[in-house]
Amino acid sequence: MSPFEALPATRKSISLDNIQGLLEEFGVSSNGFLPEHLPLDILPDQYYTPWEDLMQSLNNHLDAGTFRKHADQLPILTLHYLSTEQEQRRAYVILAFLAHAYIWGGDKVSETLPPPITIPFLQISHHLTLPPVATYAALNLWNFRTTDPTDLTNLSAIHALHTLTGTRDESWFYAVSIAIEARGARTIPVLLLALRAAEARDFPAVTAALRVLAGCIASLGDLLERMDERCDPGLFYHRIRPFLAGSRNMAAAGLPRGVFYDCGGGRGEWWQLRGGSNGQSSLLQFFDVVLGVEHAVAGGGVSFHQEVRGYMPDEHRRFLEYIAEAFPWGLRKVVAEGGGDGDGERLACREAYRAATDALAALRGKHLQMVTRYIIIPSRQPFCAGGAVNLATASSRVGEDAGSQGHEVKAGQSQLTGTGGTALLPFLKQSRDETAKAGAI
Ligand code: HEM
Repeated sequence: MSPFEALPATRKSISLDNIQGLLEEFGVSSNGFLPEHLPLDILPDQYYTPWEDLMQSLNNHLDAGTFRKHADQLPILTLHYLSTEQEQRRAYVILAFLAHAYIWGGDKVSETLPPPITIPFLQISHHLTLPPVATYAALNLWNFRTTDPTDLTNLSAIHALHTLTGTRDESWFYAVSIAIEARGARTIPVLLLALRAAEARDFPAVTAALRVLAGCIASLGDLLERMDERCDPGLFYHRIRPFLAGSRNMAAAGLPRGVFYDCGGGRGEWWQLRGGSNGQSSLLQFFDVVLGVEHAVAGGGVSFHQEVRGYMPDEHRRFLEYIAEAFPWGLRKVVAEGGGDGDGERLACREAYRAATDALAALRGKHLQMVTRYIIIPSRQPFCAGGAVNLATASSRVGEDAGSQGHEVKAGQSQLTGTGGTALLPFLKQSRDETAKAGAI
């Protein structure tokens, strides 16, 4: 089943004149795509103690090889005692972690998720309009705490509430994304104002916003480069990444049909889903939409960027759709057509637009280098630091993946793929080059 099938096609017409209202309507907080308030670190109703207890001992059970036994013994809990959206999100986070721990946390992969995880996970996922898998929302957006709540860009203060490996490396991996989201949040209202200014052909205002964006993107690159401070590439590749794998194109890892979500009583369904990936972040897609960066799909079908919108929180997916539909080429359309009061204003705007797209392409270039350090190089090196789970080879070198973007990987070929099942280097290079191309106007 595709996650898109579960998504309602609601769309409201909202005026850009009320930017605050627009942001509220689409669940974009003052922290951007992060929630306004810190995620809950425990469900308040004691009814959920069995889940919370298992989460507390998750890393120990995984290390000892006893996790599945304990998960099988969980009672099947209802969602009736979750009274706020924050609590529902925490339930989703818990069940996503339990699901991935169950599937990947053993000597062999488990093809089946047991009813105590399946039943509430399908229900909460349906309620939140998210696929039942460890999405970016489960791993990052709703899974952090900080000792500096006034500044979510303070990377050193951020910690993941939960990790699958119990390592500070995994916590840091998530924390970098949190800080990036928080830093990028500042540009969201600025860019919405720029879209409005573009409609009015107010070139100086658009230029100013594009300069803010270029500066912001540069600082996102600085944050990205801090990944190396506390996240070891070998540990990431061999221990963290295997846990984040999805159930799609995972035949080589032991999931030829995906994962069976067992509802008990002989009922259940097979799901094939992408794994957790920062590619599901709404922030970079928002920049793409505003700048009018196009990500092509070879041979028709749905692009990676379109598809992973089905893995984003519903409101954020609708936000991207709304902006993309209301402004089909984003700022690019107006920048390309020109027509300001004077050539000077028009040229300055074009220059600022090029600088912003160059900055975004450069960020994608830095990301590519990071993928080389964290995936390509460690994939060629043995890992000697212990750890019970090592399905990395199986889950990242698959022989029958049809990657997104038309990067077909033929059966029998060995090809590195992303956790989402993409043929990753050609895809990431194409994404970078498409960004640079948008600036060539
Ligand atoms: C160790 C660090 C990282 C590694 C190894 C990594 C790896 C990958 C891989 C393999 C993909 C391909 C798609 C997929 O598999 O789902 C991808 C895509 C992507 N990643 Fe990362 N990533 C890292 C950190 C980050 C961070 C911190 C961000 C920022 C939020 C980020 C943003 C993206 C985006 C936006 C895409 C989609 C492709 C694009 O729009 O250009 N990644 N990443």
